Amino acid sequence: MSRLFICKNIVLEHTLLNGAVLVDPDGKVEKVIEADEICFVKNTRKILLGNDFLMAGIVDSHVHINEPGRTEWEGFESATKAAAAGGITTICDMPLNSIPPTTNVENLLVKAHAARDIIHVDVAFWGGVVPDNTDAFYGLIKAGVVGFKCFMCPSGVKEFECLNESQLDLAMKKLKGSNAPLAIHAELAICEPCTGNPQKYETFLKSRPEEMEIEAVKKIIEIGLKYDKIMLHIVHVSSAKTAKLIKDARLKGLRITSETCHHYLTLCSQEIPDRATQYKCCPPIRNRENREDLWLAFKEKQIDMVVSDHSPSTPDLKLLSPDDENFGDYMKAWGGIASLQFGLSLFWTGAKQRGFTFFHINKYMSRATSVLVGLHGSKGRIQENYDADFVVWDPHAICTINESDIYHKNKANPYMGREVLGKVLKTYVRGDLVYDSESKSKFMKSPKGKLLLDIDL
Ligand SMILES: NC(=O)NC(NC(N)=O)C(=O)[O-]
Ligand SMILES: [Zn+2]
Ligand SMILES: [Zn+2]
Repeated sequence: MSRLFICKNIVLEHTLLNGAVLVDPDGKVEKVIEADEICFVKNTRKILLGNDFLMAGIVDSHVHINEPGRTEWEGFESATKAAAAGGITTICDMPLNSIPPTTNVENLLVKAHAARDIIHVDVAFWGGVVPDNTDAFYGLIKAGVVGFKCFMCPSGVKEFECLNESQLDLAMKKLKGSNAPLAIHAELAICEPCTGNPQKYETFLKSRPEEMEIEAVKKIIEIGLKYDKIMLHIVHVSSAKTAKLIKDARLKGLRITSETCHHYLTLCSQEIPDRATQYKCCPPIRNRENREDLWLAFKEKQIDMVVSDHSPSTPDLKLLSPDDENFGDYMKAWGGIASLQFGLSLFWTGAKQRGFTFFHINKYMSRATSVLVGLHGSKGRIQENYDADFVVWDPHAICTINESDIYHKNKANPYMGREVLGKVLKTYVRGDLVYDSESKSKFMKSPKGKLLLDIDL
């Protein structure tokens, strides 16, 4: 049966519409209509959303789900529940921290089988580039990965090795013209390991200066300019200086995009306490001035999108327990921040106070990310023939992030107790309700998410 989502605040690309979205029985948007046309629409199930805001579901293109192999770190069920509770209707799983990593089709199939019946939102997959797996690229592309991820420095897990300059060059040579983007963790280990008290954030920050990111991006640009039609993407840009470099490279004709993350836009080094390793990520969160420059970089079109880089681990690896001999050691703790469920509120809280609008949320968190991962023909906007993936939210509600509402498998995060703007009320995937903040069970018994792959399982 068709469904009619009636709402006074439908967030379209540039307008806020008082009207309705007609969704066909297959879960595609059939038509977006004005309020005065609603009376002519017959034989539909009406969903009345009143003054709530209806927006395209968020597409988070950078999520570490870690299943199989490290499912205790997160997993498909908990990650997709957290996503649904955060208004995220598509997540793109990174190729690492799972065992096996997604470095060939066989490993992708293992992951797909693990995910198949337990996902509450749609899941797409990045392939991984490690030394000597270029022969796997063609099969992975055919199987439907959204692109490839590689590291220029140690990834944090031994089974996902980083690339040296010639291996990076070879990966670009192999991927040019494939229409598969190469997403790169851009940090070059050019500095001496830092001495100092490892329980102080400054010690960790000094050990990974922005020069590591800047020099890596310069190297990427230098190699990339050799290959026509290579599509490059710099993940989790932490420095505003890097963002400018990337924009300048684009002006030279290189197809290169960039993302930053909620933690770089929300947090700053001056506010990070000693021994608070829930704040540790690589590259590190930098100072307040850089944070404000990152926000300005969006206005300068130097950063294209914002993602979570949700990268949790178990509490013991984050060295969060005072009983641990390495308690609060920033140099030894796992690098990765958990924020998947809070992204919409984190971004909106910072964006609203800096003059950004609802349209920027849709632009940076859904449309730009859907273009990066090649889903811009079906996801990321409310438009005819697109999947009816929606988030219904109240952008005026003030909420406090607390443990009881968190669906991540591991609750540690740098946002606990933080007051944020915006509350997700309902999330829909292809017109089907997948999360309801007001229902007792919150999630549907039969998960509605789909694997976005081109393989028959
Ligand atoms: N293995 C990881 O999950 N690494 C991630 N860790 C971070 N960002 O601290 C990343 O994206 O590099
Ligand atoms: Zn990374
Ligand atoms: Zn990551």
